[in-house]
Amino acid sequence: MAVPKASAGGVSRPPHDSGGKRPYPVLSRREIEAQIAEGRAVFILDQHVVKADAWLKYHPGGDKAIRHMIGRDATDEVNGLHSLEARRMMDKYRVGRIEGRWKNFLPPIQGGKFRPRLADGEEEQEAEYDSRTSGRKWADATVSSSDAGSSRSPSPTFDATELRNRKAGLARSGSATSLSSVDDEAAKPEPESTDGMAHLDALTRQEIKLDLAKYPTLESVTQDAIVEKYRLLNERIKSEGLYQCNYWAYGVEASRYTLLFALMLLFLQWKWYITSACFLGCFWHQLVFTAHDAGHMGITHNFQVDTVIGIFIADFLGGLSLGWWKRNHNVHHIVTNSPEHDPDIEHMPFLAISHRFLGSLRSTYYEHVMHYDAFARVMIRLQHHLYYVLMLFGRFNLYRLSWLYLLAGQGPRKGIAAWHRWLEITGQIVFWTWFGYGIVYRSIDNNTSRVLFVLVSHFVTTPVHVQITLSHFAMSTADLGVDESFPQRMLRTTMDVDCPPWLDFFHGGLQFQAIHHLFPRIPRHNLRKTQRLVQEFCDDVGIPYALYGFVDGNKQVIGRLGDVARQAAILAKCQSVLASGEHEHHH
Ligand code: HEM
Repeated sequence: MAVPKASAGGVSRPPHDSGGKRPYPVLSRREIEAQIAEGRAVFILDQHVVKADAWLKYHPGGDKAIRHMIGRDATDEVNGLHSLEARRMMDKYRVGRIEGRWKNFLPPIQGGKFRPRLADGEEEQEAEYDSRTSGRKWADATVSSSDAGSSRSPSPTFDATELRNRKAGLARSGSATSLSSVDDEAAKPEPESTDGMAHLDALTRQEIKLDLAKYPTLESVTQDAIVEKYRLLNERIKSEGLYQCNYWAYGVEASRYTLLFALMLLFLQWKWYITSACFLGCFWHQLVFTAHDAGHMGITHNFQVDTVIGIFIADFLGGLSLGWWKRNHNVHHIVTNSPEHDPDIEHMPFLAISHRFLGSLRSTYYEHVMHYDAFARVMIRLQHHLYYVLMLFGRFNLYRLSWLYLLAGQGPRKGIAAWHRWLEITGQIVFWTWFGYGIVYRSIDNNTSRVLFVLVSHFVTTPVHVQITLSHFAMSTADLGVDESFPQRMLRTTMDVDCPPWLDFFHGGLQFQAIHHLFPRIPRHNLRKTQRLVQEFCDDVGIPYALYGFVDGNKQVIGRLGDVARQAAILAKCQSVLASGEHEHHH
């Protein structure tokens, strides 16, 4: 593959030295900021400045994964998600280094504003920009529209909805230091308070305050100590051999899958259609876990080999697109539980796990506003009753998303992952031939049984959709800003499920989701052994490790959905009171 070279963009070209013989030039914070203002994809990795512009369209992890790291120290995210070869590849894109501790910027995709390079003779206006790192000034963009015009935010001109989103971002981006100013700001009369949005903002502030009280402080000393211990923990995990895959465990998995598939065929032969459908559903339920492992390079740790294994399982056997899942899941791992950015929690108009969705947020993943419209108003108020019913149809929704992804060619169009699309399309044809034509059409002799077979086989996979949502739905969706370390954010937004070892096959690794988020490439069958080490780490750094039984976890999720449903009812009441007030006023 021809690997594109890093370009120096608009700055003086630093001596390019991928062999590490000559040191890279030290780039100032101001210089890096100016490069980002010029649209460069610059992030920090191991004290080096990496400029990924030329690589964006080749990136197997998609461009959004990188965009969420622009202006930030991405060392832990990058190390967690890449093979050694990929990390070596990144050396080619180094353009400089930094000295001292890097204070993160808020990336442009998340609304961060960056000052462009100064023209000759022009003077810096520090006061205007001094605290942008916490995203504080991003929120201020809502106050000064002239500022917005010059911003490098995703959309320089914004409408009323976006204006509100950004207001909510004021609280969203609040760090320990900016929280008091957030309160001051909220005390001022705001135009949007007339539509109930002030109520939502107050909830956001409350959520942030609760998290700040429960988790270690965001001061750099504390967060740096957490990061240091997290990296030591990773070394320990490596030295204990926990990154090495236990292939025997996959032998057991493969025998289970074969048995389930054989039983499905046997009962189909005997015309026990419903029983046959149940076995097919169990087969699919179990397969998802190995597709997930492969999607994370958690089997052989080789990107191509694991991806092909994943495509065989997901597309050929399951009819789902691994590429779609990866695109979605990669972003989810980087911005976990962020209402605006994490596609895994963006299920409007059916489900909202944060009151913030009631403010019609704009999704940076889907690049559209998730309207809280009339239909959503009905659905969200009922969501805690409808949750399991909706989960029954989870797999049908995944077909839709998979086809959209493959037909629209949303995956990498260039580079090492470009050919996967064609393999996936072949996989879809093979799947619909064996399942659609071979089983449903040819092997079943009447239409009622056909419909029942399809419905039952798909409904039986419901537990996996519940299991996926269980890991995050009940956890915090508050954004504590860019000062929070990667490990703390993962542990604050993800929970694990407590279960006996003999039930591990049923949970398929999703019961160790928090551990998996900390170390995504650890093979699934080593996660239980890693749990003990992670618990020690959590005790040491004072981060609560969320662990619930399966039933309790479900109760937590239903509780959260119920809370948001209640907030939706309160909001509706606020709005109707205001509307009737306005009506009387007119009379
Ligand atoms: C110049 C910078 C970068 C290069 C050269 C690069 C390269 C690669 C390569 C070769 C892979 C394939 C898997 C592997 O071999 O590990 C990959 C996957 C991935 N990268 Fe990057 N990457 C870069 C920056 C980033 C950044 C900043 C992030 C954000 C944290 C990121 C997130 C991901 C993710 C999530 C995957 C998983 C993709 C998958 O398995 O589907 N990458 N990257």
